[in-house]
Amino acid sequence: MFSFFKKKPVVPETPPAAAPAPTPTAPPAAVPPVAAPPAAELQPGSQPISAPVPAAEPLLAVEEPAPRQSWISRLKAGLSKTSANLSILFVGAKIDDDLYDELEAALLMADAGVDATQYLLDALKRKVKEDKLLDAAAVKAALRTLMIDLLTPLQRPFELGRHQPLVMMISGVNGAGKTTTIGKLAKHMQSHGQSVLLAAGDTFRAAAREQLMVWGQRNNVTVISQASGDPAAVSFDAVQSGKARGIDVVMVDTAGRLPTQLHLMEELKKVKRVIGKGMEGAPHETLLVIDGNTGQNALAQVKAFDDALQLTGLVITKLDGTAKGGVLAAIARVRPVPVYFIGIGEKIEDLQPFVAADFVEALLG
Ligand SMILES: Nc1nc2c(ncn2[C@@H]2O[C@H](COP(=O)(O)OP(=O)(O)OP(=O)(O)O)[C@@H](O)[C@H]2O)c(=O)[nH]1
Repeated sequence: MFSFFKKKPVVPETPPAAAPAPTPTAPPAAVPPVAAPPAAELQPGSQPISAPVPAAEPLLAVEEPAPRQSWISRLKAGLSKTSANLSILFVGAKIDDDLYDELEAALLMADAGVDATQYLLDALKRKVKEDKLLDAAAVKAALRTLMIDLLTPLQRPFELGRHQPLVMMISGVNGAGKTTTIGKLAKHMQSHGQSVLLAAGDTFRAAAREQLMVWGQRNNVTVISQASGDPAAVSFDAVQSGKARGIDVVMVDTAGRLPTQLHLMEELKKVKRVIGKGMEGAPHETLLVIDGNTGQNALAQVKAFDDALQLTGLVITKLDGTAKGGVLAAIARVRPVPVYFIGIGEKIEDLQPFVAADFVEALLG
């Protein structure tokens, strides 16, 4: 069921003739780095220059088919705490102030935040009055419609083939799931016929770089990496290399950071600027990966990273844990950055495009 929206292939902005495509047996011609030590490129089957291949944990578990029903039922399982709290309210309930009070508490508990909770309550009360709704099932149905209307503007298909390469920069706080998400996206994109190149821009945590390199090696994805140094330079190299080889998608991983670490947020801005020097208009997608368990703090992260980077999209991971899911309503109200994908686990099929109606179905039960 995983699908990307594909544009007609575009003419490469830089002809691939600038550097010949590498053969699987020989290391590729290095693209000269700018103001940085040369990048190490890991080709499938080759060894990284900077570090021995460790017995790193795989980024992803083995792929299995993901029929739509299976995905929805697992999403429901992930959000079952919230759906249990919300749906019980409507069982044999009278439509009165008590119901609205309980609904308010349940929405707040679900991380929807004050603004979205108030908005939904006001809209629901209006609807109940206008349509003269008398029974709880009809009120629940009205709430479902309001929530779908609220979340639908966040739903946006991820469009491939707009640029060659399509350059994506991926940011987020530590452990949000950036590297895992990149691995999943790379596999999905490959299955849609896209060639993918990764930039190991997390130069801070050596294990992250090695994990990405090992994963790239196993999955036929080129990884541009440096043993030490400037994440902006690695990203620049990756964009140059992607252009020269006629790659379809370049994904730039970045080190996790908190929005309060201002110098690290400045570094992120620099990475973005330098990517733009490597290719005009890039990055074409600036994504923030959010751990769905972080509750209302997720909203603070969206605001801070959006202020710094002008985000084009979000990926919400770990909606399979203790996540309550309501934070999407808060995002929709306060900072409506599109949610391209949501994640409910570590396997490749556990990352899927965000579909508002499915999400609300899981949330409301
Ligand atoms: N349950 C669950 N675990 C996930 C999901 N996505 C990622 N993880 C796990 O979260 C942990 C952190 O993921 P990473 O991809 O390493 O996170 P990161 O943001 O790259 O981390 P840093 O590089 O340290 O900032 C790993 O154990 C992943 O397997 C998800 O959707 N559900």
